Amino acid sequence: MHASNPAREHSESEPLAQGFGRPTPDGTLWCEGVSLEEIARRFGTPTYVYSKAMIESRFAAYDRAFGETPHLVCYAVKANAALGILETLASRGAGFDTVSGGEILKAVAAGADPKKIVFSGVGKSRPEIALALFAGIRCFNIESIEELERIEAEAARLGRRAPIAVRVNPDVDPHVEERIATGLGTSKFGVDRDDVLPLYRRARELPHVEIVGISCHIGSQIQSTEPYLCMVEVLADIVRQLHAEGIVLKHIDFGGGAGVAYREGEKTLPPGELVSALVEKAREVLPGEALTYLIEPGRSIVAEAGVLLMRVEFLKHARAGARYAIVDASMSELLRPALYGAWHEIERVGSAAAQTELPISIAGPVCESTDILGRNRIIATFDNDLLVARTAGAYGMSMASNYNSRPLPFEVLVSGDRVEPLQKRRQTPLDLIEAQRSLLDKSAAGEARERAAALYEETAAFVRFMKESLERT
Ligand SMILES: Cc1ncc(COP(=O)(O)O)c(C=O)c1O
Ligand SMILES: N[C@@H](CCCC[NH3+])C(=O)O
Repeated sequence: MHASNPAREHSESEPLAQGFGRPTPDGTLWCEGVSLEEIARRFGTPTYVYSKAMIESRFAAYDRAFGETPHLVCYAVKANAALGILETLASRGAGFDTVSGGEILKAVAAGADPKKIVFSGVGKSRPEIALALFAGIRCFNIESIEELERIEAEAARLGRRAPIAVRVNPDVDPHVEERIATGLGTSKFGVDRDDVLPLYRRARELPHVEIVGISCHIGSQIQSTEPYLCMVEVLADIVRQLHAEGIVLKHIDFGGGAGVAYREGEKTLPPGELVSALVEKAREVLPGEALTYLIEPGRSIVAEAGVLLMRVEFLKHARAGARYAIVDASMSELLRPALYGAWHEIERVGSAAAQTELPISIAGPVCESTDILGRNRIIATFDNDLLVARTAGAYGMSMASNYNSRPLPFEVLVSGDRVEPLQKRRQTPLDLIEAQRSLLDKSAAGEARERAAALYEETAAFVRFMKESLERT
């Protein structure tokens, strides 16, 4: 019998939706009904751990907030594309915002209704357009006149009609880190608001295109409703002009972007607050328009539902008192700190450690000076400790890479006291070799690869033996 999470018995009203919560008094950190130490024991590190109940409750919060208003919540697959997560959302009726053929295929494979898939992105390739047409998706969010002409040509070739919405660039400042703003006038995304009407007029002339909506997405990690309200005004202005020209739309897509709290006390934009503000504003500025409302949240559904579990290899000291905890995760597993200087709360997992006032930086093994997951944190930690980086469910695994030939981290989805591995097995360096050259090739060059495979297997067997010996003592 495993120990169970005592916090569960204490909050029966919403027992599992809290996902991770704070550690229990003995220092154990739980994901729903499973301790993170147990996950590390069973699956090793680095591992992303997700709470299914929290993902479901975040999706439900969006869905519920629309009430009786016709709507579709299209989860932005780019935030976290694990099939197990897409399946969870598809089974609850979610739609999907996709940005590549790969994401469309994954959504379909997860059981999504193609009529609930929208396809955004500034560079849709011809094969991706063909795939979307064969799948029968709900809508292409068109980002340029060049793309419109390309879609018309592909649809004509395939004898289909492509449903389209124009993604408007409203030139609205979302007041976020500039690298994740997408609706500023100079940005590569969307169609300049002055070019939108001519584009719709052109679309109306095209025989293989059907105008179904209008869309927008102004950025990510947005913390207030104010930029969204400016965006709705720009969209409403366009919808009214289209209506006057006899172009009547079926839907309006507000995009995603709601922010979450990465640090305690940081401002967030809860789903209910965002949806109420959008619906109220859209009704006010577009009275009488019978539009279905679409929204494309990514981060706000999965970020807080995930942590990255990692282990400290050892501590290292540098000049002037600089201290590092070198961990077995890095910018290859969690890129956000290196890419945006983003903050993730990092905590020690396990029984309470001694107090400390000494700052320590959590650093990965990758050969980049920016490979620091957290700078100068106050964490009492030592060799072999388990640590978590919180709020890592969004743009964590989905932006992970094999940089420095590091295998991708593992992922598990926790539901109550069950743990579902999201990959068939953890990636190994042999998988990286196999992706480029066969390990079974018997040619002269193949011998070197065979030696590498044997070397890896010998080491893996030794590591297993050491682990088992340690567990026995
Ligand atoms: C078109 C589009 N929709 C939705 C999203 C999801 O954004 P977020 O994860 O901030 O909700 C993005 C990413 O920023 C996007 O580019
Ligand atoms: N990947 C970014 C956000 C960009 C969203 C995609 N347009 C992040 O981690 O915050």
